[in-house]
Amino acid sequence: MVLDSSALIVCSIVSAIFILSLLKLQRSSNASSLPYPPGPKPLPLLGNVLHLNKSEPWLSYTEWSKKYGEILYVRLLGKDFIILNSEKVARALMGQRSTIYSDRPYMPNTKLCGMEFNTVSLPYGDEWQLHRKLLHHSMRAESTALHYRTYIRKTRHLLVNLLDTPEDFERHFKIYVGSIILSQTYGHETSPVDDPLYGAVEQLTAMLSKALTPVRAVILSTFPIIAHLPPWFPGAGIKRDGVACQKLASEVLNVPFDLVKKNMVEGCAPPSIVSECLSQIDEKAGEQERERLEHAIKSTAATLFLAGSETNSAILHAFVLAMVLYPEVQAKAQAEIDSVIGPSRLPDFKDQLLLPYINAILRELFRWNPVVPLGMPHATSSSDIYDGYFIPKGAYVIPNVWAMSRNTDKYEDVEDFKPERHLTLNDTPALPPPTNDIIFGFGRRICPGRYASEAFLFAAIASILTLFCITRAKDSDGREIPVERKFTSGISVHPVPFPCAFVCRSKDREQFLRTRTIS
Ligand code: HEM
Repeated sequence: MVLDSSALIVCSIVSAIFILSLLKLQRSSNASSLPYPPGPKPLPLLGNVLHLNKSEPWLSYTEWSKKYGEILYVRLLGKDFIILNSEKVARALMGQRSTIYSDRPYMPNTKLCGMEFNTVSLPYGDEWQLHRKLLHHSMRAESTALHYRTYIRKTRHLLVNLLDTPEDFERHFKIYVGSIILSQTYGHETSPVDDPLYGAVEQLTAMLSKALTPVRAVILSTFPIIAHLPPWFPGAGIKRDGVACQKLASEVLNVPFDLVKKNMVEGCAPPSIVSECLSQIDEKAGEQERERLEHAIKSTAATLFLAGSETNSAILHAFVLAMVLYPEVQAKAQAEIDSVIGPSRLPDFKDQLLLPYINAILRELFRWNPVVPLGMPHATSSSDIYDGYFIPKGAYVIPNVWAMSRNTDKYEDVEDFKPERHLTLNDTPALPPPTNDIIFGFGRRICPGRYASEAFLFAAIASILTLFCITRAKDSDGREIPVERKFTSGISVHPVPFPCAFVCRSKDREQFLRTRTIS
């Protein structure tokens, strides 16, 4: 009986909201009478939802760009979406007009999941600016260079793990990236294997990739009642996931931060981003100001792990796939390494400039299968006019990085993995530097983790190719197991698991690793 009456109330409210949203369906006000950018004709109420490839929307946008051009207007469940299909337009709007294009769309699922603290979702304003100031200080190129020794040390652990249990390579990549970020952010040095903090972060990241999608944001904006349903209510999956995330989010936000504070009081805190930022708070700061700064430090720190772990381990996973599928690229890379490193040591950052082909492999990994194919959505904080088109205030602005990486005017044979395309004729790197790559986003919201990623991805790729040949795995009859280029879908994408073998190339290098570099 209780269930029946609550179901009735919910149904009535949902219907009322549905009708209200129907009435609100006309496009956002456009006093300029200029046209919106072109795009497929939206259906009443649903907009273009039915036209869209739901699991890989970047494919639909790329297909539509062939008909409608570099900038598209799409309507999804009453929301305005502006899709930017070329790097030129993305840089012109998100870069050159960044005062208008640096907001984030309001996504009610962020709050539902207890994630309002995180830098990525903050609206363009004072709090976000404070986060960026802290991030700039700790993640800029010069600060990243101070962590090179840590990156090399962690890379050597990665190599040992790959020698010992090569079949777990995906797990080893996650641990490699996770342990670097935890060490840099909190000075947390325990092995992430079975570490409760690492476990909580990993679980939260996995849950958020399902719970924080723009599609869920649109559903929740259209039917806000879902956030007020009891978690047990049939069909309240979004609410249930939100409640589960909240608990973990609070743990990830508070536990490691409180530990650093405690260690600082006891005088035993290892150097870290958090301890450095905390020690720089002015002693004369009032209680309220101190609280505000501490909250910002705690929030940016928790964001670093959540924002940086999936993307980087997915790139290393894609690297292994590319090496299996393109043995000739691997052979060329190893010839370069052998000529620079010699027979019995492992690479270091001092070798980086001498290894242009390895750097080009990293660049091609960014392009070949962009790990965040639609970047992160920006939002307009006021309306704008571009190229004669009206861009409404509050629109989602989506950089279609996938389409940019498939630009046939810039790249030949776009589906092939060809590092050479990023080198000039004399094998010097083609400009601009990888940290300016479109996969790191645009304008004021550009990824602050780009210098760290570029450095520790280079260290991992160069070291793996120095010690191992990555080949197809064999079945029990000795036949090679075929491998396909297949990726998952989601906000960030990674290869669908595949088997492969890591064959040690040099006993001398293995000995160097086991005896001289791991302590
Ligand atoms: C190859 C690896 C990475 C990729 C592809 C990547 C990609 C991105 C993208 C596309 C954005 C959104 C940019 C925009 O809005 O235009 C972003 C934002 C962000 N990334 Fe990364 N990222 C990577 C690694 C990292 C790492 C290692 C960290 C930190 C340790 C990090 C921290 C952040 C943060 C804090 C933001 C939010 C910036 C803001 O909203 O102002 N990322 N990243």
